Amino acid sequence: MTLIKTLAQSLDPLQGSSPTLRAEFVTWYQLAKVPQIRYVAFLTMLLYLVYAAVEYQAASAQQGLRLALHGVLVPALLLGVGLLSYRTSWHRLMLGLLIGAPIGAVAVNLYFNSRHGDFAYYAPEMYLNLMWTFAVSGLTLRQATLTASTSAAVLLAVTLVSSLEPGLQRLNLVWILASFSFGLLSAFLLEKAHKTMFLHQSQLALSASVDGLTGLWNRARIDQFFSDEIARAERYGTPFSVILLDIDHFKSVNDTHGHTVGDSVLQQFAALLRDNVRSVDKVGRLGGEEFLIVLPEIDERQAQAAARTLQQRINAFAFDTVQCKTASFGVTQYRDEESRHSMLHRVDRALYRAKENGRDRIEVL
Ligand SMILES: Nc1nc2c(ncn2[C@@H]2O[C@H](COP(=O)(O)OP(=O)(O)OP(=O)(O)O)[C@@H](O)[C@H]2O)c(=O)[nH]1
Repeated sequence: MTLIKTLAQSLDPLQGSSPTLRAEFVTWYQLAKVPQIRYVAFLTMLLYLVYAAVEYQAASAQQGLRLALHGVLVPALLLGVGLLSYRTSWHRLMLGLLIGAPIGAVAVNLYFNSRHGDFAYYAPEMYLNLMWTFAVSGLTLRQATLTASTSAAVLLAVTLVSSLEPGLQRLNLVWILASFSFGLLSAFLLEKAHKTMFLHQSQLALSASVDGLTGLWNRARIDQFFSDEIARAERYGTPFSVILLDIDHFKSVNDTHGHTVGDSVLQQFAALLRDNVRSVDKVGRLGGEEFLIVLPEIDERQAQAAARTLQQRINAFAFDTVQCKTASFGVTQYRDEESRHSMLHRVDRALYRAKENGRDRIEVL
């Protein structure tokens, strides 16, 4: 079972990750691919114009049609793909074109060349098409596999039923197999590398946002949540509140039992907070034994009730070694157009008042 899991993970680094992370990867990957799609489309367009010019001098049959295709239609399609990449709302259309165009190119190539003696001259364009689709087009592995498999199936079907001489037919099959398998391998390795990179990047982003001792959000991240909530309240006029709390006489825990016990009390305290708030509430450690909770869409009366629930849970909890611990709470609600600094200052005063008035109590300001 572990072997299968390891194998699956070595094939897909995101195997076993949460659906949210996988969905985030899909969005991130599609967006990261847009510049590649744009510049590859423009470069391929230029190469097709060169190709059309060379072909115009070299080829004899159906010159007008070939020129219209390679010198006008294909470059125009590629220009379209490149231009559509500039607007997010056009990306679906861009992908649709990019997925369909290579199949169309193979079909047209076969239409012109499969019944003629010059098949061998024009077949390389189709092998290159398969490699291009997989390795450089900017399509994801899944999209490229869909496109290249369809192209390869059309190519195989037509060349198998066509009247190519046996040697040319076998050579064609080998080149289809080679270009498809090398293309598939390169697209697979590229996507795997991107998944690994994405995973490392999200792990780094997470560790830069989390407090190492308690696993709660760190100061920088909780400040960010706080600012986001202010922006939301300003935009939609919804209320929100914050609770600032501090463990009472925490210094005595360290002084009496040492830092290790102090750390363990902080961890248990953090877990108590995390387990007794709503899933939308954000709990952060500001430093030492001070914690800030951001409570979206809640006024100060509801926030006070939330603080009371936390107070009851803390008072009823038996901490390792020290058994009982209490905390003091400051609660406040956002007021129109105030800054984070002024709200934080007010809730800090509320907490100070709770300490001044004897601790193990809640003050609202
Ligand atoms: N074990 C441990 N102690 C910490 C940590 N961070 C800060 N402290 C300690 O927390 C204590 C905070 O003490 P004070 O600020 O005097 O507050 P207090 O003793 O809780 O008193 P009041 O807040 O007034 O009730 C200090 O002894 C710090 O050394 C930590 O990460 N781990």
